[in-house]
Amino acid sequence: MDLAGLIEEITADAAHAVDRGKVADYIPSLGGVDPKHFGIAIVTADGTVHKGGDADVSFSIQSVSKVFALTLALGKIGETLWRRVGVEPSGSAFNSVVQLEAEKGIPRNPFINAGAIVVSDVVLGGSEPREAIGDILRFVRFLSGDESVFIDSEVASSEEQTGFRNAALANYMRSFNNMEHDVGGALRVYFHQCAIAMNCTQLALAGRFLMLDGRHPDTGRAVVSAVRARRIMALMLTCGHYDGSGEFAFRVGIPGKSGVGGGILAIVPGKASIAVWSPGLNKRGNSHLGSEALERLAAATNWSVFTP
Ligand SMILES: NC(=O)CC[C@H](N)C(=O)O
Repeated sequence: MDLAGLIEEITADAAHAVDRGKVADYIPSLGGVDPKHFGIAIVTADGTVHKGGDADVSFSIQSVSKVFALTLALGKIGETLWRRVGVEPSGSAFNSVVQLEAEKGIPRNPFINAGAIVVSDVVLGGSEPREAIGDILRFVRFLSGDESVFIDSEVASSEEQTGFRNAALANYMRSFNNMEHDVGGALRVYFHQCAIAMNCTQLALAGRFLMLDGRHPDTGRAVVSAVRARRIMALMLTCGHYDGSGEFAFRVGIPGKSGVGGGILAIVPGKASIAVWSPGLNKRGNSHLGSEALERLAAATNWSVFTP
């Protein structure tokens, strides 16, 4: 298969796309990102990296970070996490508050904001926010093998100043006793993990452990057990694109996690870890051109979790 040629075609077509979606501007410092960007990086199981477009331009990974934070939280408290967060698709917007009342402060899944804030509370544990933020950053650097991954503090403080809805979710869950530590501290952890800046190459490298059944490609040692890696990907497939998860599974057929910065991390088990980035979003807050690129890539390569 000519992956390089395919990437070239997809990148060239993305450059001419007229409908690019809308850049998220509810976090003020994301609003100024140029919608013309498009990047893609694919790491195959043999470790080869294929890149196209702006694959080496950093962007705010936002909710893609929820995959890494979930992995860390499961490492900390194991399966007991599922007493506090569900594993069902929400069918609602990523920042929705409605289900929390009827469902007694237990968020549907760890990839909507409410669920990710519970995960942040777990990662925070009894420590200082600064230490928990450092743990997440170190983990992502370890997974990507790249020490230059950083947290964009301007994005973090921009969201900290405007993230009233996330603060509401956190405080509402606190009222149901589903936040165990300082709410302000957990939110600080959440906003900083969302503000991690990476490029497509680094992000695709960071996803390798999922492609490899939980093993770190450099050491062969388990980052997580195979069962856990599979479960994380099951959640990506069913919940990774919020109320657009069904459509993404239908059109693309591989587990993916999106973020409002326009990034998507998608994993083809045993075959590839893929990162795409284009800042314009569709109605559900998922990268418009990024989703299209993955649909095209999956069709052309026959990559799908349903391929026998
Ligand atoms: N979907 C997203 O990427 C949302 C993350 C963003 N930091 C928020 O909480 O609103």
